[in-house]
Amino acid sequence: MIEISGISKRFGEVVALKDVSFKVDKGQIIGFLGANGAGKTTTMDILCGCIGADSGHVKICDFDITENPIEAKARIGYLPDEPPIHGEMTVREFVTYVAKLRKVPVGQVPQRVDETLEKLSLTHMQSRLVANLSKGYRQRVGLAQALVHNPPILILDEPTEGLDPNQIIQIRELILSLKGDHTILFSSHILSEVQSLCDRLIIINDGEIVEQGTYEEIVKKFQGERSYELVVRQGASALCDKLQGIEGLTHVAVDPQNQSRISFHASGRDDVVDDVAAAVLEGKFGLLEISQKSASLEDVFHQLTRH
Ligand SMILES: Nc1ncnc2c1ncn2[C@@H]1O[C@H](COP(=O)(O)OP(=O)(O)OP(=O)(O)O)[C@@H](O)[C@H]1O
Repeated sequence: MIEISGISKRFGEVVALKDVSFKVDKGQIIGFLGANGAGKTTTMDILCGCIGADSGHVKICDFDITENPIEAKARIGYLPDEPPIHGEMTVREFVTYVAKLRKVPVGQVPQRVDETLEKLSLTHMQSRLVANLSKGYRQRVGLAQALVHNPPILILDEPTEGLDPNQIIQIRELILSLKGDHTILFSSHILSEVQSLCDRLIIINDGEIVEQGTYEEIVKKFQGERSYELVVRQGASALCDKLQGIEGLTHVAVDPQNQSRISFHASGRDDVVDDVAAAVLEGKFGLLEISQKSASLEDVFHQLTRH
């Protein structure tokens, strides 16, 4: 549905994107993750044909965005970070206006507008001036203008940014309800949001794609070196010295906050933890707990974007 290959973009001295490539398959929700200034908005603007790339290609449903812009753009609904809404119109007037701009056949406009307002729970607000709406409802109107021509692809730039917790939940539920009928690429820096909504994640840092895959694939990749915690009844520092000698263990240390807790990393062979357990039993340190800590998306994001 979406294919980006080798996209680069500079703004004067600033290199915003470097050789960005990715694909999005039909019906998926893709989370586009990156810190402030990573290049998310620039990528989305290029995808939607709002700005041109310096090099590379974008294909939307097999239409090249520069060679066939009308065909490609007709298949996209875009909610930019600042929704292009007209405050002096009522909700209905504005959505009708966008439907006409988006070339919905004239006879079908009222019905399409009704359906879109209904889908976004805006029907009861249709006579209100857009300027008088709360931020959450304005965001719904932004989504309505992206959806009214029923595009197969939705590009949403930080759709929950600036909303209160209830509004965030409502917008997330809305996005989930659109899945299946639409392929959705949305950007965010709220990791839990991306984790709960998305089929796949694409992580961008400093204008480069640094990771992509399912949440499980990405987190697993970063667990090459497993990290563990061990709690004993007594003698943690003596045990710590003993563990330093076991091959394959690194970062062995007593937790300064809890003198009975030891943390360590293990790499290589799977059974290295058996040696740890044997050392604890042999020295009668009193094993209370041993557990593997799983990497979270936060850990992965931090590792990929920390500089
Ligand atoms: N029109 C522009 N002129 C100059 N620099 C720009 C322009 N647009 C973007 N940039 C720069 O390009 C880089 C990428 O910006 P972009 O807005 O794509 O990041 P982003 O990931 O969307 O960030 P945020 O999460 O803060 O919105 C940044 O360094 C930004 O300052």
